[in-house]
Amino acid sequence: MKEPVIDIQDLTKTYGESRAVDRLSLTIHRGEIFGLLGPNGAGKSTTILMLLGLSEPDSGSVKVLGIDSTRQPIQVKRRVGYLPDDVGFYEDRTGWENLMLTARLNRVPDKEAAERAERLLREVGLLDAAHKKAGAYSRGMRQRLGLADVLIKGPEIIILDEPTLGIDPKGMSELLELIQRLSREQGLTVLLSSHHLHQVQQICDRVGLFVSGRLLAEGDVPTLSRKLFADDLIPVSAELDACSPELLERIRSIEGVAQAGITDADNGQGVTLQAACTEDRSAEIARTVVQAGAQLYRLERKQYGLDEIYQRYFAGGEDHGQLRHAEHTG
Ligand SMILES: Nc1ncnc2c1ncn2[C@@H]1O[C@H](COP(=O)(O)OP(=O)(O)OP(=O)(O)O)[C@@H](O)[C@H]1O
Repeated sequence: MKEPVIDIQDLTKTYGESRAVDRLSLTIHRGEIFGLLGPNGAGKSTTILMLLGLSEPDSGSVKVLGIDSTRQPIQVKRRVGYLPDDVGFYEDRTGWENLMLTARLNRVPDKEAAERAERLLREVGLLDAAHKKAGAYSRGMRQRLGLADVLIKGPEIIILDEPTLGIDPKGMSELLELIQRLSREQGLTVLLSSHHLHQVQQICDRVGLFVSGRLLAEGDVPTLSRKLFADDLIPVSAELDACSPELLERIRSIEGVAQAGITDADNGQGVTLQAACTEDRSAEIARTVVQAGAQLYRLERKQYGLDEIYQRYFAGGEDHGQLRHAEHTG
């Protein structure tokens, strides 16, 4: 059964005239990897600070593991690990020493702390650099040490603010794979904030899209794209050997096909049929082509992904009216 471990209801936070977080409601379940996605200034960090009890909401409630973060922040802090975007270490101490210090601060007995530190350094791939000073670590190594540092107190939830910032693509995917593996193996709940949709998409079970303090939509990527592009026509393209005017007319008369046209195929062999449908009519189009005796080489229905979601809602291409519509109907 799904167990809610983060429960946010109608949360609002205002700084002066501007609403950093606007009536946010969100539930995250145990073991889930949830991505908070949004451009700079969307309200992701403010939400995280309220989750940790480090910032007080104007209204609404935020509970972590059933504990009210605003009223009992220390209890929340004991069970939640937080990795800020730029984690601070004692630069003149080694990775190992930094981990042991954090363990001590969290009252982990020394013997157990040493076992955990060794296991975690191995897991994050830093065992060989364990006795090197943190000041000499690269950005990627610091992030991996940060992850070990967050995990050493044995949290049930980890919150990572832009964990991949400043890391090269290879380091980035390694870190994300590591987060995913640790979550799966240990049943950890992970809340990850980022504006890098692609990376987050790799590992998140669900994502929430933040724009201007509001959660515009949430769900897994296919569900989101269905919701967000519900009003769009679905493009279907097909390659065939030839398309007579009669066949084109028959395709146009299929219910749900709004437009259809043909062009010469890019490879110079046959033609490309482009159709725009109000609902998925790809099977019907394929049947019509085959029944007319034409050769069907390929047929593809376009699936909208995070790229399109980004272009439309984050890159400021269009206004968000349609999204609001999707929210209400979806
Ligand atoms: N301490 C503060 N005082 C005044 N305004 C603030 C403060 N913290 C955040 N804000 C404002 O609240 C809004 C949300 O900021 P927030 O840092 O939560 O966004 P974010 O999504 O985390 O952005 P980023 O990806 O850049 O970290 C912004 O308009 C920001 O300027």
